[in-house]
Amino acid sequence: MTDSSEFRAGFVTFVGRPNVGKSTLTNALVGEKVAITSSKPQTTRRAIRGLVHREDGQLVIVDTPGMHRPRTLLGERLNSIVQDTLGEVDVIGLCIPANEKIGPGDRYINEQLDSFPRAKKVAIVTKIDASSRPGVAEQLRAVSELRDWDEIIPISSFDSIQLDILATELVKLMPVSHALYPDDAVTDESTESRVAELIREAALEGVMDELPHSIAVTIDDMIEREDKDLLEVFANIFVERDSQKGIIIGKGGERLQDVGARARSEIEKLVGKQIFLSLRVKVAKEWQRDSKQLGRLGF
Ligand SMILES: Nc1nc2c(ncn2[C@@H]2O[C@H](COP(=O)(O)OP(=O)(O)OP(=O)(O)O)[C@@H](O)[C@H]2O)c(=O)[nH]1
Repeated sequence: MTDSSEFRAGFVTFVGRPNVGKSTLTNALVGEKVAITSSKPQTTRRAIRGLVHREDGQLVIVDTPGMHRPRTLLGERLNSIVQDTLGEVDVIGLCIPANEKIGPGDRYINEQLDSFPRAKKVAIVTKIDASSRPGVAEQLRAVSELRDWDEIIPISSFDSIQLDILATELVKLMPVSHALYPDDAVTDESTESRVAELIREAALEGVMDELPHSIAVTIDDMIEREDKDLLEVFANIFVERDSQKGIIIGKGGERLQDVGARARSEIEKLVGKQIFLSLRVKVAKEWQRDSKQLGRLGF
């Protein structure tokens, strides 16, 4: 018998087709921006952990890139991150949006979950704010037919509906354990890599569909100024082709200025002080297919 009053802690990851709301859900549960979100699919590249601290337990959320058939070396590396992650977690939450019919993409991912028998499996029906009550009910029924779930939970990150219930149920599925992280931590990503992700998110905003995969961000230096409360950040935005460089920079540098302003305001929220941000746009030809370059860009 397990005692329900015991503290529980463990790892959960949210999987699902691109754009189903996994990153938004992670941020909503953590209560702080740890995973970048974007209306462009497949913007999540790394296993970023968000932490949820509760009286009854602790959730370590591992945010994975989407599962898709690999077409480039980057695609292959992303898939292997996903495989490694899913093999280690205690709970896998398959996210399926309430406002779209279950399709082959959802079924493909659901079938992949059979390879990870250790993990408990929860279906999370996301974006219920974007559907009607009967629509949500119908989706819950359809989802229940996919497999024998440990839980099926409808939520909305936008309207904060049932997020607390989701966290409670996830904690209940975790093993009895002491806390895995100190209770003031929100993520174990370094500030530097969170800053790089915020810049990448700003650079992705408003670019055309073919560009997202071509953008990578590296940080050369972050310097705390001693004479004032200011953090200087020196970063590079890498693209694959000269033509893409033009798109990022924009006419007369206007777009890059926008990217800088957006990134700066997010980074200021993160570090709680003023930021000086230097952004340089560079071309790394075909970096997605080149293992040396991938290493240099942190993949
Ligand atoms: N209506 C509604 N839209 C949402 C909700 N959560 C996320 N979205 C939107 O759905 C889109 C995708 O959200 P993300 O959180 O980036 O999705 P993701 O599954 O992490 O996407 P990838 O990183 O591409 O795998 C964004 O435009 C969000 O604003 C929600 O609760 N309700």
